[in-house]
Parts: sequence; C-alpha cells; structure tokens
Amino acid sequence: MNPLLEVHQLRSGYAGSTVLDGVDLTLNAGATLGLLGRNGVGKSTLIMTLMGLVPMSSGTVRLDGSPMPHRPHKIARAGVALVPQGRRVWPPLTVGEHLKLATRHAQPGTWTTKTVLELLPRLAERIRQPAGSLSGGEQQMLAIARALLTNPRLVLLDEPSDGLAPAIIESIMDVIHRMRTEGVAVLLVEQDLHLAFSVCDEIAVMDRGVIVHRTDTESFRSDPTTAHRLLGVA
Ligand SMILES: Nc1ncnc2c1ncn2[C@@H]1O[C@H](COP(=O)(O)OP(=O)(O)OP(=O)(O)O)[C@@H](O)[C@H]1O
Repeated sequence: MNPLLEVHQLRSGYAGSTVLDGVDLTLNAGATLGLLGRNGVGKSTLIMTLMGLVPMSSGTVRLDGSPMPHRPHKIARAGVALVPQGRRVWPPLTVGEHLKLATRHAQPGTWTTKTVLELLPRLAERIRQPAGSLSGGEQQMLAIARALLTNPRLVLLDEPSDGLAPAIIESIMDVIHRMRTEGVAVLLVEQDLHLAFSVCDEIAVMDRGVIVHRTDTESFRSDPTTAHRLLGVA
C-alpha cells in the first residue's frame, strides 16, 4: 500500500535562499506525525511548500501514489487542508461566514457544519461574531473548523498551540484525537512537546532543511539525551 504522503528530496526556499535541502518524509493514511525542530530550520516552509504556497525547486511530492498538484486550491481539492501558523482568519467575517466559505468546495464526508459545531461548541455560541473579536484560542478553533469542513485526508497543522493557554491547548489535543479517530492523517508542527507527545504516533525532527531523526513517540519521549541534542530541551 502506498503511503498517503510521500516526499522525496524536496527542495524549496525564498528568493535565492534554499531552506528545504532534500526533505524525505512519508506519512501513512490516518497516521499522526509530529514535526519538531529548532526555530528557523524550515518546518513552516515544509508545510507551505506541501500546500503549494512556496514553490518547490526540485524533488517530488506524491499523495496517495499520484503526483501532488501544484496549485493550492487543487491541493485542497485533493484532500489536504492547512491550519496555518497565526490562524489567518479574516477579522471582519463572522464565524458563520468563515464556515460557509469553507464548505463551498468541500468534499462530502463526516465533517459538516453540524458535526464541526458539535465538536467545537464555543464556535456555535459565537456564530455571528466577527472573527477579529474572537480570542486567540477561539480563532485557532475556527482555523481548525475551516480545515475539517473540507473533509480532508491530511491536515497540516502549524503550531496550533502558539500563544495559547493550557486549557485551550487541551481542547486542541481533544480535537486532534478526534481527527485520528475519524482516520484523518495529521502532520503537526509543534514546539509544545506535551501536545506533540500526547497526539502523535511518531516524531520527526528537522534541522537545517532536512529530516535528521524519526522514531515512534514513546522512544523519543524516553530518550531525553537525543531530544536535548536535537532540540536543545531536556
Ligand atoms: N517569506 C519568507 N521570505 C524569506 N525568507 C523566509 C520566509 N519565510 C521564512 N523564511 C526563512 O526561512 C527559514 C526557515 O523558516 P521557517 O519559518 O520555515 O522555520 P521554522 O522551522 O518553521 O521556524 P519557527 O519554529 O521559528 O516557526 C528562516 O531562515 C526564515 O527566516
């Protein structure tokens, strides 16, 4: 069986500077992989390149055995959804308007406005509120809701815990666990090790544009020496 996502020798970057320098990565359908690494090593660039938002200069990306389309809307239609760093909600649009827009090109599936609002009841309570007036945690939930409504096979989550209180991070964990239950594959870029360890089957570490380490979560968690060497944390 093909992996859902197969990345081979991927290179990309910005205006003459190479950031990804030969990334090799696979992810099976329904699996949850945490991508860790120090600041600036290229984790977000990988997410943006997979989503077609940063052009690749060489390498291959395959989704379910077929070449990944290049344009973001085609990548989304192929079943890949992005929860970007910084949420990227539209401040004047209400929660309801965001959800309506997200359903426009959605594939049919488990996730509908009803099931997403059942999972994220705080959004249901704020359906007429402009996104700009939501708290950071609520905006993060909205960004996740928007991604789920497309009924993706793969969700790329870029630092969902960034700047959020522990209670909200717990809610994000619950949502990622639910994605797993529904068979959605997740590539999670995270600095919060507690979050990554609690939801991921495996951990990969990036350094200077390549994947330098990959193991199951339990092995990574029980090997603080390696974690310290790769991430600078105990
Ligand atoms: N839009 C951009 N234009 C030019 N350089 C960029 C751009 N975005 C990122 N970079 C550079 O690319 C490199 C990798 O950045 P990236 O955001 O992918 O790292 P990261 O591992 O996600 O870091 P962090 O954990 O701090 O978010 C950095 O040197 C960064 O300055």
